[in-house]
Amino acid sequence: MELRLYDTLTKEKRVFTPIDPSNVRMYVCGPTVYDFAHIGNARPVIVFDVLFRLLRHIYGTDHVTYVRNITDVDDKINDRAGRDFPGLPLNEAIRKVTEKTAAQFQADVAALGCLPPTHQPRATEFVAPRADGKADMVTLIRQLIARGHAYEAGGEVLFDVQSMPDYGLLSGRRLDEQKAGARVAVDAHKKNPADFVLWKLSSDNEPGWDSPWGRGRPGWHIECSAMSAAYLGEVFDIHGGGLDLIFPHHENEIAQSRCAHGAHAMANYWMHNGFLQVEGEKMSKSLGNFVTINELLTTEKFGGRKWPGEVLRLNMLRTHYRQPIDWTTKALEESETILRRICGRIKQFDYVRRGMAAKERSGQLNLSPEILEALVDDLNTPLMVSRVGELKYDDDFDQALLSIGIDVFSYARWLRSQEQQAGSNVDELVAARLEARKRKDFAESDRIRDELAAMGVVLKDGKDADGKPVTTWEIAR
Ligand SMILES: Nc1ncnc2c1ncn2[C@@H]1O[C@H](COP(=O)(O)OP(=O)(O)OP(=O)(O)O)[C@@H](O)[C@H]1O
Ligand SMILES: [Zn+2]
Repeated sequence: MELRLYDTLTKEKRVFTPIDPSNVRMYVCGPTVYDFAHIGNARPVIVFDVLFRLLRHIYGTDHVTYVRNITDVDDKINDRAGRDFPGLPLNEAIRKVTEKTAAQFQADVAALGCLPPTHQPRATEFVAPRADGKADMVTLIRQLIARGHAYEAGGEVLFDVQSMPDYGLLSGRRLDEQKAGARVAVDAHKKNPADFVLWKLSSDNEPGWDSPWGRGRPGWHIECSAMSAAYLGEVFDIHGGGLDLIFPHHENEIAQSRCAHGAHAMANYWMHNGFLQVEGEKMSKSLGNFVTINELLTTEKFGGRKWPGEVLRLNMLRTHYRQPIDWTTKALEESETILRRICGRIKQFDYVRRGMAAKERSGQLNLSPEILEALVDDLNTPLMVSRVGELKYDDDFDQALLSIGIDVFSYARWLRSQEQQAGSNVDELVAARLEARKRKDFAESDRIRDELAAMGVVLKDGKDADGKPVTTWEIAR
């Protein structure tokens, strides 16, 4: 079965052919660590985790290299450090902010079922030339100047967009059109208003590194060009991120990497996820319409209750990654109902098989063709999830959900802990009611049914294959 991916650069779904099937290489832009991540920020992390899992399934677990960076140098970080730790020297304050935020990010995305990427480089470690010879920002900028693609002016090093004839291909914003629009403020020292910063000088109270152009710090775009080259080489397979990164961030990454390396491409497939929205608007820090991953998991801020990671993840994947998602309580409740239904089936597993399934889960997944077929079609997770409901065997849906990073057993444990917290064990009550019915003690069986109904549990009586009475249950919504 062929994997097909939508490529923003060529604007078509194309068959994925890796440069080297024994080492498939993917880079995704990671967080700027100055604040808690909101659930919108989680979307690219989850989407590309699904792709990482699929690539590992197709090419083998050890044949995929996934790099997601951490941006720990940024003026937003400096501002936050000054505000949160006014008594500390700036560098120390910055370290506190970035370490705390990065650790929180890792914990949040792990709770959403995301695997750690193969490498998670921090930008600050790739500014100056490295002892191990891996790519770094200062060397890249020197190469750009040497090849005539960058110049020094006004205390900055700038990329010269006119030196690259096909600048603007990814976003479709060609230079001639931009000039006609002329909306970009013209800085007097720039040759062209679209020229962007590779390096800028730092004042004494700003973080800085020594460089041929004085003590300064890198622009945002050059970070990703350096870190991707450091781990994936000059040309690699897939580059991903949110839609908002197409311009200027990815456009400028392409310009820097191609021009510094003299290469025809930076990555062969460019993938972008759509926005997570609230009432039709992008969830973002600047608009203030956000809820953090941590708040969803641990507080009752959204919809008056906590949400387990599996429900958040399933909800994200019930919409195709390129479409917008409206983040609502109603959609979360629907996602939870789907998971509960599946767990209702798990409750009928015999425990020996469950143990076996757990063992198989550590190895290569055994995916049914209809599940794989949906996933390889540009990650059609909504279709895939609808097909999970039609699978026959418990192991099949366990494996299917695991392929998109949802562990039903972990969710079942969460459900159970919720039930226990509520001081009840629904299963035991259901079994006691069945016993009462067998004894024809209908007063008792009705009493138990009412007790369960008061807890929001709806019972469904039926017969199993041998004609014996069985009762399944779900939480009413
Ligand atoms: N609402 C959203 N929906 C989907 N992806 C998003 C959303 N907001 C941010 N992202 C993605 O999250 C990643 C991190 O982005 P970035 O660090 O720029 O976020 P941010 O600065 O918190 O954004 P904002 O200020 O808009 O909230 C990027 O890949 C970006 O595309
Ligand atoms: Zn980037």
